[in-house]
Amino acid sequence: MSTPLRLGVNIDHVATIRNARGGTHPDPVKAALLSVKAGADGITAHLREDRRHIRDEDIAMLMASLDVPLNLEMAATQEMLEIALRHKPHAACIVPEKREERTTEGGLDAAGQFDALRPIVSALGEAGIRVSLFIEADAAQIEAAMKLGAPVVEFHTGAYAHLDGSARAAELRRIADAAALAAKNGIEPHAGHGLTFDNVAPVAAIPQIAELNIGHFLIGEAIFGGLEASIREMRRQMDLAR
Ligand SMILES: CC(=O)[C@@H](O)[C@H](O)COP(=O)(O)O
Ligand SMILES: NCC(=O)COP(=O)(O)O
Repeated sequence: MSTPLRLGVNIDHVATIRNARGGTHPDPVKAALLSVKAGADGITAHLREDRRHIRDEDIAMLMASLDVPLNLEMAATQEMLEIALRHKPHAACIVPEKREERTTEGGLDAAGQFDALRPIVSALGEAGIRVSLFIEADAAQIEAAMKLGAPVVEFHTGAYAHLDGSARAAELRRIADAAALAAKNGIEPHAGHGLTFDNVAPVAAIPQIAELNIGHFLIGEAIFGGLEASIREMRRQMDLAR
């Protein structure tokens, strides 16, 4: 049986466009509110260490304005931990960050960075923030998430999105197996990165996956059809796949 599937809309790239010229337009908070109106169940925002898109004041405004859960994506650093503890978003998703990368290139090495992650995951959890780990669909990473006590993992779908043919099918199987393993062990599986109208359905069809976080494509597509229409169409495709 499938669990209900939520859509978290990532509004980072509204801020990317805003920051291209400085100033305040387009406003990511306005985009977040419109996303909710169009059917988003939650909003995701990644406060990168280099502040290339979302800025500190955006997080404060999102916290003040939203009546749906905010999922704050953050690197596992002391600075980001302090910001998360100050704002207390509904959820914090710990992601790997490399300053020079164009986008998030892979999952967090929760197994390799276990000792560094432990105090951060504990502090977030003790503050009532739902911790998620953005990981590859890999049994060793799920085991590390279990040992860390993370209630949620988000599987990185970037490789799936960029592959095709049998390689894509194999990556999809890996994600499906990992979702089943996580759920069997009491961890709620989410997925995201690089999802589009063309590739979302097979991921949405994985019965244990409870949430998809989608951003870049939705914001890009909004140029052609508007943000509400792009979100409604994504929701429709997700619902059809379930
Ligand atoms: C972790 C993740 O997948 C998103 O936060 C994504 O990384 C946002 O876009 P950029 O990678 O372009 O910052
Ligand atoms: N965690 C994935 C996410 O929030 C959105 O990734 P993308 O759709 O912008 O690639």
